[in-house]
Amino acid sequence: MVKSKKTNKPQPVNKRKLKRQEEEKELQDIETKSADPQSHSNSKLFSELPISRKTIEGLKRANYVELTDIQRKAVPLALAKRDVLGAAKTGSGKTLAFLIPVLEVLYRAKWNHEDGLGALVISPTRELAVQIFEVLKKIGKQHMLSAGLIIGGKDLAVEQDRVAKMNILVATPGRLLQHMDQTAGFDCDNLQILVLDEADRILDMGFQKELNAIVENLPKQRQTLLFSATQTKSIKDLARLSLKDPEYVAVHEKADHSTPQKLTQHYLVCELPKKLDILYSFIRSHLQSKAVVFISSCNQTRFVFETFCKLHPGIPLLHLHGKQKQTKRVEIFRKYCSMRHAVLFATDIAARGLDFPAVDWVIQLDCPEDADTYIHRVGRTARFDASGQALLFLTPSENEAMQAELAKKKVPIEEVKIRASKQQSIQNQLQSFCFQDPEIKHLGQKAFIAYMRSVYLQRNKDIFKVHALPAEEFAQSIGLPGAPKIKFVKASAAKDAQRAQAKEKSEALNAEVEEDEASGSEEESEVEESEVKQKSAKPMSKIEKMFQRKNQNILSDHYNKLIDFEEENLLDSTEANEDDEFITLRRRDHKLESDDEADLMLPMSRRQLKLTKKELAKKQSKGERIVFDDEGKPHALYEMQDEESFLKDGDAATQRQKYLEEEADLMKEADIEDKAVAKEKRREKRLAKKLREREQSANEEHGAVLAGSSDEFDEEMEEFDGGSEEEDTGKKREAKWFEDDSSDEEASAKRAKLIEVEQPETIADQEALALKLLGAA
Ligand SMILES: Nc1ncnc2c1ncn2[C@@H]1O[C@H](COP(=O)(O)OP(=O)(O)OP(=O)(O)O)[C@@H](O)[C@H]1O
Repeated sequence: MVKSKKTNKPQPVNKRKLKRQEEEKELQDIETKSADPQSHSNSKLFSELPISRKTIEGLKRANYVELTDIQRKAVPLALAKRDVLGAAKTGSGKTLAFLIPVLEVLYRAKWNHEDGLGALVISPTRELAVQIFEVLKKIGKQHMLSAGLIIGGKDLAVEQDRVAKMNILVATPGRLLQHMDQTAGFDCDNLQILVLDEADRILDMGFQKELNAIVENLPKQRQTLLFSATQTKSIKDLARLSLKDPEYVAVHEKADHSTPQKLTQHYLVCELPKKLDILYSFIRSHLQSKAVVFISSCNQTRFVFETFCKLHPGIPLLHLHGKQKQTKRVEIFRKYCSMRHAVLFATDIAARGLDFPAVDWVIQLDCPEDADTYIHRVGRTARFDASGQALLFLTPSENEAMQAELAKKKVPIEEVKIRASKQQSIQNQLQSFCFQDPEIKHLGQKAFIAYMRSVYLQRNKDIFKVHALPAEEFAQSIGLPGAPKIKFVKASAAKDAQRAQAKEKSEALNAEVEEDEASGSEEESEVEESEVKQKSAKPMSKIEKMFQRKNQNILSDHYNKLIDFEEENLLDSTEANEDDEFITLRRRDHKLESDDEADLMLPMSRRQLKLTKKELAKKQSKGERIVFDDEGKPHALYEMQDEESFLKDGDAATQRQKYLEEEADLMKEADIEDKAVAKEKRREKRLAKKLREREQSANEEHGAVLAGSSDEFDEEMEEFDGGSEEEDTGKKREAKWFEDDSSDEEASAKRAKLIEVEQPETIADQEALALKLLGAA
């Protein structure tokens, strides 16, 4: 029999217990170490910080090993539970500077799902919130914490189910407030840490009401972190947020420049009507780049995007603005991130915080409202370790004052000039788009108004002088037959002290474009003026103005267009309001007067208003014949005749039949006339179209040669005529735009040749022309 031997194996250890003990030890260790921020202020690596292994592991997996300056200074203070005001240049790594403390504060408090909401990160825009959330997911993977993103644009009810169970929330202010108001069980009483990213933007006027309401719902005993590239130290703001003796961390405060070191910045002074030509020429000569173009309003952004797409510049184009639906915005954001070469036309919705990888160029087609906005916009390039270039367009009237603003903020920027010979004019093409497509023309009109309005509404009148703008030339440059008339409406003289105080801010420009539908011509437009009475200091949104009108049916057609558009997007027209769901909130609160409701019952779609003649005839009541007596009183026909004379013309049935036949004959005659007129109109249209096509094909052929020449220039990298000729000689070869004059002459000779070519009539002519062109190129 074999005796069973006693094995010398070690006793099974309670692994869980051991792990718990280890964690406990680690916790105590980091708790004591983090109480002394000074001892970690020189840490170079994340692994040297008093933070959990889980966070270090998350950072390592996301390839974050060394701390950036702002992280080195801010993280130890935040880990010591101090309130922090952090300011550092764009792209310097502020996101991690607040996300690491968020994870650590909850980890050290042994937070779990039953404890509810422990940390709240507020971002001014949805895109930025999405981005912060993605970073949080990456570095927080090892932790047992739940995190949610609430940014609106999705079904509130779906979010409501989950939001109450989250430990960390990344949110935009409007949607957060909506949950605070409407979600049962959403409780912030336990909140440990509040973060405001792009704090200055959240704290500014546009978000004030929402933020006050949010802060009222939060416990006073909490840690607060505020981060931005352009920080506020306003005592009022800090008091509002109940910051306790905050630490001000500004790593680049003493730096010579407020923008990243590897960012090269230029500005060019150009007349407003030349802007689009220069922008298009720029894009054509940078087909191997990734660029963001900032434009001041949604309507302009849409117009530039739509028309440039039609011009096929040879590089993918995208556009991002506040009137797009949420899903679309996120889709575009992701798409642009993944592209190597593309141009993104965007409003200031994309100016802050967004971390688009590898952007080469930031172009500011419209002047930013101030130097801070400039800094945020250019910060989309030259992020972290990368280099980048920025180009600011200034009109002559903006030039001096804007430069002074930038100098005050330590922005190193130099002037460049673009050789006129390198510019490609797109005015003819834009005119032809507007002529052929009423939608484009309408968009052009809205873009024109949006631009003038945005300039008018700017606070800094030293920079923005609307009366100095060449309105007529600008309208023509974007393809419009003439400048829509715009009326500037000042708030009526102050009726009370409050109004008087707000007066300066409350000037609003209201301009309405009315298509002259009545004339039947789609080519000509007429612009109506309308006055809006201001009720508040803030400029009113289109929807608010519309709701306040009593006589909506006067301009019903125009307003119907607005309703169609606004309802689709539920968003406001002003850029300040484009970002978020506050607008939906405002609509929710909006009380309609009963007569306004009645007005809104008017047919809403243009199609409904455009009934055909036949349909109108059907809808109208059938005519009734009446006879007037000696006193001028109306009577039915039969009342005026005795039976005998009535029956002379036959019995009632025969007479009715005869009457109907006579009316039918009259209708037929009218119909023949109508058809003849319509036929004539069609013929005229066909003729006009033919002429247009001929003109266009001539233009296209011309354009093809120009495009070819600009392609040849694409091999070079330098674009600007930055200094004197002598300075330039040692540099790389000048860019395509700035080829020497001999090449200009060659190009213009090619163009001249092309213009001499006769219009092709037959296929043989076309072949001959193609051969000529090939020879010319
Ligand atoms: N420690 C680090 N090591 C390597 N890369 C980092 C580090 N910290 C941040 N980054 C990277 O630097 C880029 C910019 O970071 P982040 O978006 O946090 O900048 P920011 O200061 O918030 O910019 P903005 O002011 O524009 O919002 C990101 O791509 C990020 O991944």
